Amino acid sequence: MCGIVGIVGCTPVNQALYDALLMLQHRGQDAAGIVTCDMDGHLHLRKDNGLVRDVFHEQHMRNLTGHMGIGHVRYPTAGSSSSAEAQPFYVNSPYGITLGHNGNLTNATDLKRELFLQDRRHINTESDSEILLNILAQEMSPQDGLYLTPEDVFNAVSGVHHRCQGAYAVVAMITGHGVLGFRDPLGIRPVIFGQRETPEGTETMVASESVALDTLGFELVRDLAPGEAIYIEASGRVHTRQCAENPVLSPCIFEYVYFSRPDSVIDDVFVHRARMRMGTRLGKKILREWPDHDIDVIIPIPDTGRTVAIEMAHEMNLKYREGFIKNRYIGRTFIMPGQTQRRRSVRQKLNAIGLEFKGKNVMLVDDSIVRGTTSREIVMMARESGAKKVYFASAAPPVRYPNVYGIDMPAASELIAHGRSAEEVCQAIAADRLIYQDLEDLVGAVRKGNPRLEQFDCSVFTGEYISQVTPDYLSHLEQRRNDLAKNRPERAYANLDLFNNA
Ligand SMILES: O=P(O)(O)OC[C@H]1O[C@H](OP(=O)(O)OP(=O)(O)O)[C@H](O)[C@@H]1O
Ligand SMILES: NC(=O)CC[C@H](N)C(=O)O
Ligand SMILES: [Mg+2]
Repeated sequence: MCGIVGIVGCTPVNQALYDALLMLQHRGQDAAGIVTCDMDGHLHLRKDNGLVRDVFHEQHMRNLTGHMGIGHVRYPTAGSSSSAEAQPFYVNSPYGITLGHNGNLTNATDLKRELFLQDRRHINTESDSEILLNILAQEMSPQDGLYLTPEDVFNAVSGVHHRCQGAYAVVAMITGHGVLGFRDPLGIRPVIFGQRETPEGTETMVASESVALDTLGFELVRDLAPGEAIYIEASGRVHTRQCAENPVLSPCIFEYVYFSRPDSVIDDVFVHRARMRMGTRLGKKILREWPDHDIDVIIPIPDTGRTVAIEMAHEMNLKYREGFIKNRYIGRTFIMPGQTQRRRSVRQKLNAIGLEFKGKNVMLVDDSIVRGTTSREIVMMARESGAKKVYFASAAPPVRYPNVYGIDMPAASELIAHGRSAEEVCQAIAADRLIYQDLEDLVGAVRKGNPRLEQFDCSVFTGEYISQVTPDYLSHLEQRRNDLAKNRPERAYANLDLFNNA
């Protein structure tokens, strides 16, 4: 997942963009970038691999001048982790457009060919986001005259909707003109916008999650609808328009399970409350299917598993104890790029408090089991700490199919539940019993927050993709992005970009 933000302000926006990216850090830890546009129509870019706090030093911040800009935190799902693929990307013509993308295009190969053969555009990296930017630029090209109207911008977004498939939540800046945000016609990835009043006037922010607005004093206006675009002119004037023909809101359910921060509200559902309901439903299921259980204590797997575990313990009338302490200086393990790094990191990140385990039957609770990296290690740690029985519960159903919409789960073979029954996964993680949430309950737990949500992208659980995804694409993805492929030395792409402040 990646995090995106765009601001049109009345005063310099560098600090606000930085602060917003810090609030979105949980969506991508590999690279970060900001581009701003100053009064003279000059762009200033700083991007690199690393966390927000490491990428931007004081001198970079000083160079990021201007009242409007966009920012990005990256978790790659296409191409490589090379710094040349850090975002925002830039294209010179027309106007000078920069772009940050959250999601993944499923027809990137065809689009790349089309861009070359038909549009005579060169793509220099393996990133699908560079393709998306060039499609947007191409769709913006035929406008007559120098003056760009909101209508022109929205027509270009409609053009993008016609050509691109997959997931794309986007912020883009059109040099000297304004900031654009849009969401794909299925609304798979979240985008919200909000405003704040300042003595100098009204400022507008577009971002992946509401948490970025809250902490910066912006009032949430609303989510973008699927297919909708928002265009904020440099003067601050805001325009919105539906640019898709048949939009159907189908948000990714994994945002609610794991990705988003609990203090965000996405498509009118409080993520925290959705996770609480997941815990209640999971608790009910265990009581239903295992009424004579012998669980002594519920222990969460920090961080994301906590909310679920608290409510589950409450529902089951059991003790809740923090048995694993998380090292606050280690980031999220699931979104790390390689398996070796992920495995090592679980042990560095979580340490058991022995007395919470000794002689007890413990129920460990997590939001999800994906590759099984966390659960395998954690079950082992619980046993090493003296637990009698180690049970495991997951707030999400078995993850069995690749994700093609912006979560880096490209290879079915790397998913611990792929081709395995729950019983077999239980053996693979060496637990004494494993309980998964039912999909119906997961969907119900989220939908309760907003009954107008008619469908979700649940493809990682069902293998049913909500947009057209060919078997060829799936096998291409698996070959290109499995862990082994990612370990091969990366091609060093040249950064054919704006001057990047070093
Ligand atoms: O089965 P796996 O492949 O290990 O993936 C699932 C685990 O990864 C995530 O935790 P992560 O450490 O990324 O972040 P968190 O601190 O937000 O829980 C998630 O919360 C699970 O604990
Ligand atoms: N996780 C994402 O949203 C990734 C965005 C884009 N596909 C990239 O790889 O950079
Ligand atoms: Mg976790």
